[in-house]
Amino acid sequence: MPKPDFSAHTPMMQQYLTLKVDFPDTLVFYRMGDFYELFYADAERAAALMDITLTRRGQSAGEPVTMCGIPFHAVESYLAKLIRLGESVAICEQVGEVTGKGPVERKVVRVVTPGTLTDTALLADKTESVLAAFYPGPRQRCGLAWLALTQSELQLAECSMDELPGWLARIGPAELLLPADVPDALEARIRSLRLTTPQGGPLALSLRPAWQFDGALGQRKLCEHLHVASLSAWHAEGLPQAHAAASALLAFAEHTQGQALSHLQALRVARSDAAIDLPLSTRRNLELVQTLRGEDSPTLFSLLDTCMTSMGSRLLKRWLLEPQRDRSEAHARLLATAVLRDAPGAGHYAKLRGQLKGTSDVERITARTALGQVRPRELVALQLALQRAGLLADSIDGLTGLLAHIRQDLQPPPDCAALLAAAILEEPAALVRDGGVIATGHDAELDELRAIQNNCDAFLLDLETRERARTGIGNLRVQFSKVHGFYIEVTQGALDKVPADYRRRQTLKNAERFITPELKAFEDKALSAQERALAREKWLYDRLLGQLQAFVPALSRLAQAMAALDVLCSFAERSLTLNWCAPQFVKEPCIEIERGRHPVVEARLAETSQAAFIANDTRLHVKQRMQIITGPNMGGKSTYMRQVALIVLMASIGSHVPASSCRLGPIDAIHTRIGAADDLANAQSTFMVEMTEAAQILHGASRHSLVLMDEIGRGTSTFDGLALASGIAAQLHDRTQAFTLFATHYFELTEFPAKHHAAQNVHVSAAESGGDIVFLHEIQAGPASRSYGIQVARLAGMPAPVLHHARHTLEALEQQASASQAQIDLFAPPPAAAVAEPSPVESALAGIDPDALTPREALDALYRLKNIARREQATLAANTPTP
Ligand SMILES: Nc1ncnc2c1ncn2[C@@H]1O[C@H](COP(=O)(O)OP(=O)(O)OP(=O)(O)O)[C@@H](O)[C@H]1O
Repeated sequence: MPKPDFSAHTPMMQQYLTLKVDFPDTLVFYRMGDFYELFYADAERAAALMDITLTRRGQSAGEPVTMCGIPFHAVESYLAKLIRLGESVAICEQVGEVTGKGPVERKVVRVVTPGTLTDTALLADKTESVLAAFYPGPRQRCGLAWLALTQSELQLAECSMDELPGWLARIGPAELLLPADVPDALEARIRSLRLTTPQGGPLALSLRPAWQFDGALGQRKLCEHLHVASLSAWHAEGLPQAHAAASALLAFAEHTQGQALSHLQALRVARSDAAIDLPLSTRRNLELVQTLRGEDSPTLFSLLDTCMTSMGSRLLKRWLLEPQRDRSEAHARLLATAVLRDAPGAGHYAKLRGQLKGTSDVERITARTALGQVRPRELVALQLALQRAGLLADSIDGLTGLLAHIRQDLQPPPDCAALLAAAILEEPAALVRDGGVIATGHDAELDELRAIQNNCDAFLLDLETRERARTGIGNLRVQFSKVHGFYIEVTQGALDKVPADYRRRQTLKNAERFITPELKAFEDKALSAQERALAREKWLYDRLLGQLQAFVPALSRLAQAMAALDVLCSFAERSLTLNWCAPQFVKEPCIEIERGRHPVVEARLAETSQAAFIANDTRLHVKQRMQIITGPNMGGKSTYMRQVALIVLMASIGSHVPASSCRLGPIDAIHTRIGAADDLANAQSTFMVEMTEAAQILHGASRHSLVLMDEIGRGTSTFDGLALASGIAAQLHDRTQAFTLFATHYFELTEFPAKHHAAQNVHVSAAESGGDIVFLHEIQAGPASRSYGIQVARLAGMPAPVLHHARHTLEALEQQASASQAQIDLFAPPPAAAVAEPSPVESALAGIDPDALTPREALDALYRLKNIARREQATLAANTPTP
């Protein structure tokens, strides 16, 4: 591509525009003195996003330059805001010396994008920032690769295009890389999913050069990172689409970090049949990590998360969003939780939580160490965390199972703590460039350089005494200023006593400042010692980071172990505090819950009122796999259905559950169709969304799935809605055979169980007292006797005339209905489509056995068939009336 011509611009703008060419979609922060400036379109976009003033200054290429700026010391807060909004920023610093000829040399030193954050100041404590890459391959297949830069694991998956939305929902990336040549329609489809990042911002889509999505290169790079010749140990060979995505992912991550990701040590192939399927709608409807209003609490996660460390909180979120079908991990967690909950003494969760409290984020510090970005104070925090890890390991000594594995990984790598203690001061400066980071005694040369600076004070005192004696000026002072260096200050009145070897350095209002040859020589030595000490510290720090690389794998394992122990202690704490029980996993398909509660609603009731949560039982098995739930609005139907789903999910991650007992068979998915908001942006009505989601469930669910259907069909006319609801119920019952909780206001559906043996009616109980309704929230067998809609409307404050009108209309409608008792059988199977008679050609064809014919007979048969067809056509033409 020809280079654009910027020669009409000023030299500085030429430099800016040349740099900007490489970052067309990225905001470029161009350093000028104490400010970062943005120009032209970048300035306009950033000014609007950050709410700062846009100005026009000077001229370049005959036009005023549109610009806006932010002070360099406040850059982190602006970056945080832009990243939350899904923007990327390239930070361009001055790297050259001021020569007076042309602009100072500048370079992009850091690219900050939503998916590649590693800076603690920009990252949410409890949420990973995931970078993902997507590669659309042939035959509607696609590859995905993703990682969090602060972790050591990269994941791969291949799926069909139809499964893509589900995978993206599961991965929850902050940024998605796509090949630049992705078809417009596909890009639009991904945008139309309107995925948000875990922080609630829009998912950032970044187009990368198509050649970077190279399967062979990706495979090679992965092998290099993992130091292996083949990916077979991870079952990750033969995934060309995923390898292509990984190739672009690694290239982008390295481009933004300015180096290879040396801490990447693990690979995982995520398979859709390994995890319990939690479609986006389920994650939303069950309010797992975000409420329907987009808030962080109250959610299942906010209730479960009493972790002491951010590492623990992040791991818990991962477990919650990726429950596994295989129960072995969940089972091991349950056993470990029981030990932590009930073991007396050292292994007790309360003591361990005391030791975990305040422990720094070893996982992120380790990743930043590997990326060479770690700050001195983080290393001190790491050192303290290693001591804690040792204590924790001792506290769970002698335990078995998962806790024994955790103990093993918690052992601090030998020599690492010693190295840190020897190398870093106890309270180092925040940045290496300021000095004051490396410990005394770690390096003789640094100690010597520092000694020169430390002797400074003694030397200056001595010089002052000598000069006072020599000149007879009693108030003469020898001092140092950062700007003017060393000087001897003499007040106005004593200037006549100044000796001839004093050279004037600076004139103040009441005094003069001088330098002498002796002081100048000392200044040179001291200043150069300071500079050399700083350079030495920087070098020693880099060497330390190099030495720490060897410990990175062990530190990553230690971080994981600490996080896992933290989550298990949280499980134990929640279980005791909230009176939860351990679920039991069984082989036969069933969901059996005794005295189950909705954990979040129960906690909210406990906080806000005296009312106790009413526990309910659930019994679903092969012969009774569907419940038709009726009852008044506000009766507790949705709460009951959600509590079953939440209990199933909590059990599947190895948490105790809010029930007095729980037996759970295999589960492969949790599907929900609950409520719907208009999706106007995608031109989808409430009803369309409802039907789309229901269709997805009918296609996706299996006999091991749990399906919640809340008031399906209410988005259209009563008859249409009822007809569709009964059709959907029949399909779920007869074909899908999933465990289904089906809440409805269509009373007609209470007839369903009479003809469908595995369905039963249940209802939420309510009673009437003096014209008012009292909700009992108890699930009872049988259909609801009536709906109480008007009573609920009265509770909601509906004006009396409206209620009066409604009662009147209701009576009339009920009379009308009983007068025309001719009921339609909603559940009778549809009549079979009429089977057409075979045509004469078809009948003749049916009589031919091609394998038994000679070539001559075959030719005769062909002529015969043509004749029959011609006759048939002639008859048809004769019987068709002419228009
Ligand atoms: N088992 C229970 N124990 C105590 N309170 C409950 C129980 N179930 C529900 N509630 C309370 O009743 C409220 C309404 O419950 P829910 O939304 O489940 O009713 P619903 O039957 O689904 O209503 P609608 O048909 O209008 O959607 C809840 O917010 C909760 O405060």
